Amino acid sequence: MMEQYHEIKKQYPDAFLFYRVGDFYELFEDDAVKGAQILELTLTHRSNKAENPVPMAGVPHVAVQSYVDTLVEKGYKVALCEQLEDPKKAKGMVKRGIIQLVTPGTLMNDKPSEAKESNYLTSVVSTKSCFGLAYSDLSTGEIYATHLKSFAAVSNELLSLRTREVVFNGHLNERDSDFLHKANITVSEPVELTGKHAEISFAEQNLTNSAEKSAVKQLVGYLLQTQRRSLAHLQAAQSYEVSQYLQMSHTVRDNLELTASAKTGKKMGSLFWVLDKTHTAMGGRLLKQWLARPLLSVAKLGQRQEMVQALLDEYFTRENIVDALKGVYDLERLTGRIAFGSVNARELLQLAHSLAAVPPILAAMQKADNKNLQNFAQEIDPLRGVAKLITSTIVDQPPVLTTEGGLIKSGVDSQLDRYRDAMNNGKKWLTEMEQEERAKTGIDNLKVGYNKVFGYYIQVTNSNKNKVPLDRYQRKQTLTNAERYITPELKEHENLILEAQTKSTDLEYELFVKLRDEVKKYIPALQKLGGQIAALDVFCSFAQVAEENNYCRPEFHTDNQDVKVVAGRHPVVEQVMKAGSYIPNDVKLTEDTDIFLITGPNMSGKSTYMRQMALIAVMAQIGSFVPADSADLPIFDQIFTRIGAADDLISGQSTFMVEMTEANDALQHATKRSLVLFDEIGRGTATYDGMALAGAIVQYLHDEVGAKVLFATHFHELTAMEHTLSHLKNIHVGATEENGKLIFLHKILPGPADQSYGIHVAQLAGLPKKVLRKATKLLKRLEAQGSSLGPASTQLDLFSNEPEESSASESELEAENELTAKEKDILDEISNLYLADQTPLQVMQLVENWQEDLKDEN
Ligand SMILES: Nc1ncnc2c1ncn2[C@@H]1O[C@H](COP(=O)(O)OP(=O)(O)OP(=O)(O)O)[C@@H](O)[C@H]1O
Repeated sequence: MMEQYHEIKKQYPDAFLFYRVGDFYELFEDDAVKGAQILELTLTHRSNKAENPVPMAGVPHVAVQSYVDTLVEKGYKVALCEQLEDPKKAKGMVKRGIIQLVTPGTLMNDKPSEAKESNYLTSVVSTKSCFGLAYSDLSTGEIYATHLKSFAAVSNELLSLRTREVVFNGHLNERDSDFLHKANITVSEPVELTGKHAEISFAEQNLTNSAEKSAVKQLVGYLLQTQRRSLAHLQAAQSYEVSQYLQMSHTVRDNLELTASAKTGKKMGSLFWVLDKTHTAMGGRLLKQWLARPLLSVAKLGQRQEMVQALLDEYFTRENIVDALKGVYDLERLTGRIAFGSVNARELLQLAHSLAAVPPILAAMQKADNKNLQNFAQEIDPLRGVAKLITSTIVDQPPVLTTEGGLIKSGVDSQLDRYRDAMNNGKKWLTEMEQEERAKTGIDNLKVGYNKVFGYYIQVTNSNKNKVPLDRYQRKQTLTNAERYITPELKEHENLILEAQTKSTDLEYELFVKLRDEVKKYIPALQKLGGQIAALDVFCSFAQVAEENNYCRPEFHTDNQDVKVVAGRHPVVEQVMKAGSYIPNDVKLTEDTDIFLITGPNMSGKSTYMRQMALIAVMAQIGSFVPADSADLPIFDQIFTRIGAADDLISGQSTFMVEMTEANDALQHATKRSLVLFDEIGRGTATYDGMALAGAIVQYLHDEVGAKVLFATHFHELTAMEHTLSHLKNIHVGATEENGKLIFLHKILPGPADQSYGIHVAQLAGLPKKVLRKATKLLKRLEAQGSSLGPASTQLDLFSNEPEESSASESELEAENELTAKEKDILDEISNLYLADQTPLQVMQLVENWQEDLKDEN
């Protein structure tokens, strides 16, 4: 057996080999040692007595899926090796072979929590002139292909797709392979395929670019080789170019928290969280895809908006559609399972039920007084025939197993009905025989029973044993309190019944497979329907979100890049705040204003304002309505951000390096049609370097790029640039001080901020009073010097020679926090007072004295 094991293992050196032995899958040797540790299995040894016992660990075959999932989710591959013949019938060694290689990119998780996630396998080929890239979600069969100029662009696409595995044909240099490793992307070698494969020619049929073709060929080849099963659901690859969509790097997507919160990595707190009111997993996945690729085409956006508008206007239509959508299962993934041949009768019924939900959806759309809805309905084929075929064949509550009968309705097949009759007649004969025998023998509790070992038997309790007619009955088994017998007649009928039973389950399975194959013919139609339902689901979701949150339909113009948002809100922040407490703000970036230089205290809402603009742009360009009273927008081609201080752990760069890399990306690639958000650029380094860089970057964006820029800064000195840069405007977020306390207005106002209130914010955060006092003093001295732009040596002096004394009048903060000598004395007295020595009256007297003293103080 170990010889056979090694022979197979040799072909899959980089995978855990799950080797089927009886009811277990066994891991051997290194796989066992490593697997036992990861999966928390008991490590045992084979041939323990030998000099070198073989390490071994096993999992029961019924529970194998969860072990495979765990390994693959951790980035490993698993080769499932099955017994290919019945061990009882095998001569010599049982034949075994790999039936499937499960890899991170081909894992199909059925967990409900992952229903709205796509798992992409990506294939990259490096050609002389470019990189071809193709990716597919195996569970749905969709394939996309593109070509890219640089490996940086490839990396960005891999990260944006959140791909877990890439099949790569070229040689990776150390940096790139390090990058993939850190990004937790498994790199797999392409497989060599011989001969022609229909799946490949079908998948590449619409492509013209040769790099894309090669990438698709490599992708499908890898799928065929690893899956070793029918992939009839693979679709023709769709070619795309990243420049057809609003481009954002993966860091921009992460920064803007489009699909996951930056803090938690979870959906909650992301834009997807706000927008996703979809009722089907397909709808959820499609919405994510739209968020990943916002559109540039005003015409296409117009079509999406029309649908959202229609569903917003027609409340009852929408309600009816939504009600029906709730009964629709994951058509796309069901279709995948039909292709694999792994679909069971229950799932076919799910398909039929989903299809049954379509006619009510169409009826609702057709009834609505709206052309867009009616036209959309007209394009949908509800595939009534498929639903009928399934429901007329499969019983209402079929078992999960497809091999043990009980699946097919009666009346479907006359042969099956005959077998069933035979079984029923046989059973009827048995009851009659029981009655007859009771009468004949006078044994009232005589019973006919069945077990797998002896088949049908007659059971008589010990007390009646003497009445048994031993001339006809043959004893078969003795129990403690009864005897079991058979008769030739009984055996004859048993044969008839059992034969009918086996034949009927075999026939049922045959009929089931026939049905499955028949449904398989509709895979393309089912996929199309799935896509239409998914889109409708997203439109309903957009309409609902727009209605609940008072969004407006944005308008687009292409003749200029002016931005006019009236009373805009941040879609996520406003959700987590009390209703009505979010302060709306306008964004007006017209022809003579490209850059807003935003100042204002920390915590006042600068970042929120900037993100709000970017999110409104993204929402608009996926076809959603936006959180504003009105929005007149250009089409943005790219969004760049430099927000927050998150280190880019994947590329292992320092905070400041990341800051500069992101800034550089914008400076190099932004166009007049781009949106750039820079939050506190330059703060990651020494003040002067930072300020100088920030100033130069603003100027470059102004003079050379001409993009629409929101630039938030704490360097007040930069506000002077308004005098020299004609397309730059200062704005600030308002704040006021009341009784020494800072009040945030969250309102965007023209002009620069007059004060920065940094120390006030620190006070809000509860920093030690000593720190706050010191900071206040330092600030006063800096301000007294006129400008913080003095030579660095002065500043050093300032810090080193700072005197320790403090006076009550130095600042408001200090006045608030400093105790007078008298107050200190009183406190001392209180702490030293030994209460046991005092009568209550004496204590009252003391308190009265203190009160008098304090009054004198004030
Ligand atoms: N328009 C608004 N209406 C109501 N609350 C707001 C508004 N904008 C921001 N806030 C609140 O203020 C908080 C701080 O906002 P934000 O992070 O944008 O401040 P900031 O000025 O960028 O601060 P820092 O300079 O420290 O980064 C937000 O989390 C939110 O709770």
